[in-house]
Amino acid sequence: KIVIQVINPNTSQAMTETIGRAARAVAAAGTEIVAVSPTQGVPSIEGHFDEAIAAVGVLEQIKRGREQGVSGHVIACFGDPGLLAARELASAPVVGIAEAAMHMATLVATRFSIVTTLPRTLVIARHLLQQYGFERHCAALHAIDLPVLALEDGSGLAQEKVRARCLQAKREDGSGAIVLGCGGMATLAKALTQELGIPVIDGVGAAVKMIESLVALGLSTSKHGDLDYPFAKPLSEAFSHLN
Ligand SMILES: NC(=O)NC1=NC(=O)NC1=O
Repeated sequence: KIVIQVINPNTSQAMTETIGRAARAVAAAGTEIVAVSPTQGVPSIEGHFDEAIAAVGVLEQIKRGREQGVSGHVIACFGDPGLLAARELASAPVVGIAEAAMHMATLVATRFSIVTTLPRTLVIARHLLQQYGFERHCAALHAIDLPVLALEDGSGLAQEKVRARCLQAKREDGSGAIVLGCGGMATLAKALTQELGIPVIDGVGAAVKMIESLVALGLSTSKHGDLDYPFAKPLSEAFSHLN
């Protein structure tokens, strides 16, 4: 039995549920999805400041998951906040939804476009493209210019803007695939792929399948070198529970 901990790094329960649904929709029969989010932190992650705060909550959840013996962890925010720190702390595999979606896109298209939320988060996606080596695979990045939580306000406006942006990207970018740039967009990928006739990729599902693959291959986070466990040291009171 595989248990995958899917972490929504923001503290909005509605988005944790959306992310959990997207993960369960693709999980294999023998895979249990445990969707969690930090007890403290930011309600949405819309910049570098938010990411720094969210990363501590991600690490707390990683530690809890490791103690529970989960088979793998997904960081379900498009900035992949705390990814390498999480890999130091974890023994099981850790996959971020941005890297997962980008990897999958390169397997089905020579170039992909990204559709994300706020313009100010575009630089975070650009940094990830550089870090992961996918810059030359990404033809364009777009933002719907709505806050992250607009995806959970029930109006459908954000979802409509995502659809329109994907259609525009298909027409204008010369990309063969589109990556959805937010955990809160995860449940939109299947319908958009069918309606628009272009692979629209959700990173939550991609990450879940990558964890299943890593587990099946007996691959886990390497502890040889720079992803070894953190050095034990006296952490200040507020962080002592992370030891
Ligand atoms: N680019 C983004 O929208 N990042 C995100 N902020 C969140 O709170 N969740 C995301 O996926």
